[in-house]
Amino acid sequence: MLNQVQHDEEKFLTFQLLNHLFYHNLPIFAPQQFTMLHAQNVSFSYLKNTPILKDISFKIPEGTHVSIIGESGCGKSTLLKLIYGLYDLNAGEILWKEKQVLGPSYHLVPGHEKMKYLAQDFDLMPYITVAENVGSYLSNFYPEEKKARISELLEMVEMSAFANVKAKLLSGGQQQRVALAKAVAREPEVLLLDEPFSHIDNFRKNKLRRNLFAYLKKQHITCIVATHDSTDALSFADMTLVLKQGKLIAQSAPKDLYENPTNKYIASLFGEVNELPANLFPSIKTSQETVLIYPHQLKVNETFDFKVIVQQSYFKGSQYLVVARYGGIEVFFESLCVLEIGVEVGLELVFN
Ligand SMILES: Nc1ncnc2c1ncn2[C@@H]1O[C@H](COP(=O)(O)OP(=O)(O)OP(=O)(O)O)[C@@H](O)[C@H]1O
Repeated sequence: MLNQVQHDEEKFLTFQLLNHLFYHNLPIFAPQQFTMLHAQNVSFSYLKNTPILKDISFKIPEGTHVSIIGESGCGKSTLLKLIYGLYDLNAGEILWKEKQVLGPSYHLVPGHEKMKYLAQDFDLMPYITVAENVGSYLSNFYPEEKKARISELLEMVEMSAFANVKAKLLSGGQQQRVALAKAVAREPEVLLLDEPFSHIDNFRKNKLRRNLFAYLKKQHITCIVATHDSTDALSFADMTLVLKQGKLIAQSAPKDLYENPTNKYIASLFGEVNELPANLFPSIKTSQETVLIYPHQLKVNETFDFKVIVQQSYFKGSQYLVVARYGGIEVFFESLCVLEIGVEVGLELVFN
């Protein structure tokens, strides 16, 4: 019993030590299961004098799911390609399991052998079937196992019914689902996905995301997703990296980023957001001149002095998103019912 207690205490202390090292950016000399992807002062440009990524550093523990978010053109896809080793860095280094990821100058076939990168074009072979595509990286040595693996993967992406259909006959969304199955077929250590659900309808997207990320967690596969979709970033990531004009401006758990965005750019990546004069909300204690408020944090309440003029109501299913004006400022808030254009309403700040 005493031994068990000592063992548990040691485990707890090791865990605390690793957490401390990780969050204070200190080097970790740790056993295999704590190794990580480490980008250190990475800079890159496609063309001379046009830097695309600037001095990027982060650490990702093995098995973690990470989303990379940021406006179009900020360098998300480029970062995925660099992690995979498709280009040579201009400065800095990327390490996976303490070994440097090397670019095309060092490899005849670029791309890290333990990683899989799924680009926005799906890389399927059009004239062979869905099952053949998914199995194309699997060994033919054990045909029964190969067959079982293909059907497991097709089930995960809900494409079993299309197993014998040629890839060229599939819709964009169907091709994307097959490409995802193919990407995980050989269980890479790191899966790099560029907008992986962009062609898939909402009806299937949610189930597919749940299936895929649960599978990756179970297999302890590290996954990094470049995305515009706030659900990918909020619901399925352990950690989010925010890029702006090639710089890493935030890295944090998605809940922290959402609840405490340090600027409007970050908050806007999760949907509409208001930046309003702080003096409108005496209940908020801040030294800043403006505060960031999400639409769901403003509710109609006629007894409140913060009055706006309704411009438009957009039906969103469970509520309306209302766009209104406060002087020259556009204000977004939520309402359970449609509001008449031109009407003046009072708004209350609610903390939830
Ligand atoms: N092969 C290339 N040669 C030159 N410039 C490139 C190349 N690929 C991308 N770029 C430029 O690098 C910048 C970053 O592109 P990247 O595709 O990484 O952005 P992104 O954040 O993934 O964008 P999006 O969200 O629109 O996919 C852009 O300005 C783009 O024009």
